[in-house]
Amino acid sequence: MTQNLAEPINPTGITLTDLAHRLGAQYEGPDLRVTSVTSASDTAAAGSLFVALPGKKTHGAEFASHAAASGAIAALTDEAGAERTREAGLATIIHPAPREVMGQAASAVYDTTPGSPKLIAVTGTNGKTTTTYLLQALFNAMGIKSGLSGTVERRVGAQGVETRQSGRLTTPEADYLHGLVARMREDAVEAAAVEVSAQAITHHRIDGLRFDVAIFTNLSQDHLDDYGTLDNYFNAKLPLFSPAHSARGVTVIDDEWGQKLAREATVPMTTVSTKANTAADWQLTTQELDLEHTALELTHRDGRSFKATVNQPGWFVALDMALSVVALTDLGYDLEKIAEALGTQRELDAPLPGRLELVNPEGNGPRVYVDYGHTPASFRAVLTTLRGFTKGRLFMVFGADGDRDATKRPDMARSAALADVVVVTDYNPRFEDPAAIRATLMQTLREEFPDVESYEIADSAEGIDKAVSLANAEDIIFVGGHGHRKDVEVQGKLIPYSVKDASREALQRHGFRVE
Ligand SMILES: CC(=O)N[C@H]1[C@@H](OP(=O)(O)OP(=O)(O)OC[C@H]2O[C@@H](n3ccc(=O)[nH]c3=O)[C@H](O)[C@@H]2O)O[C@H](CO)[C@@H](O)[C@@H]1O[C@H](C)C(=O)N[C@@H](C)C(=O)N[C@H](CCC(=O)O)C(=O)O
Ligand SMILES: Nc1ncnc2c1ncn2[C@@H]1O[C@H](COP(=O)(O)OP(=O)(O)OP(=O)(O)O)[C@@H](O)[C@H]1O
Repeated sequence: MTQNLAEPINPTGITLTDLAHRLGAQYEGPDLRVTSVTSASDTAAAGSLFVALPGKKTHGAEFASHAAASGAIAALTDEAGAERTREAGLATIIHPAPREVMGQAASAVYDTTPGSPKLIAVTGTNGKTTTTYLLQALFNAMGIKSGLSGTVERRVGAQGVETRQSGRLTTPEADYLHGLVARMREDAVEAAAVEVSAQAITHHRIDGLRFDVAIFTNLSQDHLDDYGTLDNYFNAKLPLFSPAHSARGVTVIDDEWGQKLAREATVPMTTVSTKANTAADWQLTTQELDLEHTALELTHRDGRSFKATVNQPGWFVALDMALSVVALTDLGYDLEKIAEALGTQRELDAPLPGRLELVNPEGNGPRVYVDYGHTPASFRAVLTTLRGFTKGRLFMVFGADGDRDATKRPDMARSAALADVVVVTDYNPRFEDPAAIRATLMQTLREEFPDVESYEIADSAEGIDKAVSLANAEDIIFVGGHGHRKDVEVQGKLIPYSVKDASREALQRHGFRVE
């Protein structure tokens, strides 16, 4: 049997009477002890509390008998779900807003307490995954057992945790997150980095956890389908920087969003700036050395300083690294000890799956990079970095998400036009017409950038093949969007597809050596 690493082996558990009392909820029934919590019926197990949530698509109570068959003994739900959960034989606690108290319930069952492990939240439009991996690499270098929760995976120390339904989310639901944190504590994890999306804050996924420090990387256009305006999107992130969720925060203050956060946060904030005349706590200078290395120097207003090199391309990686180091010092780790842990070369080797990943590092032919970033700002960041190191032509192959923020599409095309040759393909159409998505991208390119060589090729693998067919060894091809993903979503179905495999196959087809 696969061991579920996202739950403690010896959970404390709680009786239903105690739990109902803590939640201020109604309960009359047997005083059973629940030892796990889940809001997804397919992960219910013996002794589970099934939190049956009303959703957009369905009501979790529809799956109560499924949860009961898997061993769930109790339910937490609203009035609308109670009849179904009782019919399924589950002792039922009723609360008018079960999603709002799920974090509290999970915290009670798993006995999650602040500080054990130390938790670092990372939020921002771009850079969450990068920053959490940099933090993990720093902890590894320092010999500290760490944990990680993010878009790509969840880890407890060196072990990868099996993901489940909510594993497709950047930030899992509160039931899962509390189980994971409790398991980390049981496995003596000292500190963990957790990606926190705006949706996670809005939908109570981080409730009941208190972060020791929260990092804000940046804010740019994304998720306007959920939030309408950038102001609303910012306001969705702001509560992370309040005592309910975090003890303190770290932010860059180079732009108006970081400055606004530093002003409006209600916890102490440590500030970082790359601008010499900005009154920040830490000044950062970065230098893009080559496509394998980026150097940074951080200087505190009290004179302390830190120098390092990261084995990744891009000023933004240096920025994410700076935020990570500052967060560690705010957690109480000594700056000199962090530097010493990087050895005499002061170099951090941080593997970033699907983030500016070179698909054929040992082979020949054009360099092909894949990157999960799917925003105008992330495209711009990557292309400006790659441009500096491109001897020949710079290619971009990309598409835009279906059923997600349609307003960012023209700006994605504008960013893509920083390349010399652009190939527009399908990406992740979900339930949208992919041809219409491509049409919007092509229209921007044709109308605003008539001099940029552009192609429309529906199939992503064929689009990559086209770029490889036109490129030579001096050129760089950037495939934006898919990154680490191994599937695309079309009409509700997940179709296996990897841009890394597609790129390697295209290189091979065109006679290049692939190792
Ligand atoms: C708006 C939002 O956050 N929606 C999430 C929410 O959906 P929902 O409330 O409508 O739930 P539903 O699908 O109707 O199901 C209701 C309940 O029945 C349960 N159920 C359902 C089916 C079943 O067989 N058994 C079962 O128990 C579900 O687990 C759920 O508790 O609960 C679902 C279960 O956890 C999530 O999958 C779903 O995320 C949707 C798919 C989503 O796409 N969310 C995006 C917008 C999101 O949250 N993205 C962020 C940011 C990513 C980024 O930075 O780019 C993220 O953190 O991932
Ligand atoms: N600090 C930054 N500023 C701007 N762009 C960045 C920054 N850090 C990373 N990026 C760019 O954004 C891309 C996506 O980064 P990353 O996957 O870390 O973001 P994310 O916030 O985790 O996004 P998602 O939640 O969608 O996975 C990177 O590969 C890089 O191109």
